Amino acid sequence: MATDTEATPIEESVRAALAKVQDPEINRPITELGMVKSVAVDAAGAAHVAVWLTVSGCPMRETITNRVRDAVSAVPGISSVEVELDVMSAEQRQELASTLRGGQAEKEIPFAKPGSLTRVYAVASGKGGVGKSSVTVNLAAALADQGLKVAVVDADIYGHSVPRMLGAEGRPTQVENMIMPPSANGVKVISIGMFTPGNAPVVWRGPMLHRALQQFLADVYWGDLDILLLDLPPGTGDIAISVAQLIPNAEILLVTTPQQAAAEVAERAGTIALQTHQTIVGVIENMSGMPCPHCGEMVDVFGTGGGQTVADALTRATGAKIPVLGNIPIDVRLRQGGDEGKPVVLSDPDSPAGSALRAIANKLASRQRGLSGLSLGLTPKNKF
Ligand SMILES: Nc1ncnc2c1ncn2[C@@H]1O[C@H](COP(=O)(O)OP(=O)(O)OP(=O)(O)O)[C@@H](O)[C@H]1O
Repeated sequence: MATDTEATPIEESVRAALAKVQDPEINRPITELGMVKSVAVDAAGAAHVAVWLTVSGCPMRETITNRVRDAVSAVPGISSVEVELDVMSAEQRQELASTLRGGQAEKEIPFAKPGSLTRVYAVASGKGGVGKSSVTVNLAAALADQGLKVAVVDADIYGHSVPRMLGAEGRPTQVENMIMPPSANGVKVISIGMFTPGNAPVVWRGPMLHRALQQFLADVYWGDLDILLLDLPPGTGDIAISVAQLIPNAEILLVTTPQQAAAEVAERAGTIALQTHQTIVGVIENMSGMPCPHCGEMVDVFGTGGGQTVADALTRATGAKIPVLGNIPIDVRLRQGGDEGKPVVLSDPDSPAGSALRAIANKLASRQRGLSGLSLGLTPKNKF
């Protein structure tokens, strides 16, 4: 088998072709990740390429094999391609993990570093069932659809529903102590549900939740992200405080329904940002009426004005203008999309809920990330 030093011109061409093959999970060329074990081409043009997989049960083995075969067979002069798979040693995996971390020390949360260009939005609600997870997933899918690099951390440890709603049913792969998140509809996602057997309930308490969140943020290989969305559990619990500690520059998106009772609870959830010095980006009102199936007129199932009430109250409390970013109507297609793992912003973008969610995503996408967005942890500041 030829090594780098004695590579023939055609073997060099094969290596050049392999430099364009991306690992499906890490999204970097396999040559950069030390995954090419050997390349040999015989006189008849038969290529033999050996590839190191990160783990033996790698769920991406077929995809990697196909990508390698396609890339190499396109090289002029190659008549056939044989791909052999091998598995990295613990040492190689450590080396890879360190390459991915860019030589950084372990346990660093990249989004918390000064100068991080990733916008982090923590999606919060006062109470459960107001559609916080549905909103998170749809905003993520709409932002990814615009070409942004987006990920979701399902920090709703008790009601983790994000992977199903996104259609990301795969399990994460582990490379040493780095976790590769599955992705679906262009969105990377990690959830506690991926680490618990079956549908087992999670009965963790505060400190364990904090550690789980820290791990999700530090040990998962996210790559470069434009936007990270965190789906928080409802209410003003430990996780909201953990988020503020772990990523001080995370900004809050508050989801509520038009119902006044829900609005009061949402307002309480919002005022926690005052204590943690986080920016509230705005309020999203969900379940804002439903078109009557007979006459098409809007029926205000949950009353009206809850979103505006919360926004006004938080504007008064913070002294900064907190806008209502959008009103999303009740829409069967949104619920169906969640059940089927196909967010409505993609499956039915022009539906009333789909277009309302896309409009909110557009507002988020057009926000500029500047130094003003970075928390100094001094005073509450709110701007949109
Ligand atoms: N605008 C909407 N139209 C129709 N159904 C909706 C809408 N928003 C949410 N739903 C449905 O309401 C239910 C609750 O939504 P979701 O799980 O997103 O709420 P949540 O606030 O994240 O709840 P929790 O925090 O308790 O997990 C889901 O079945 C979802 O499909």
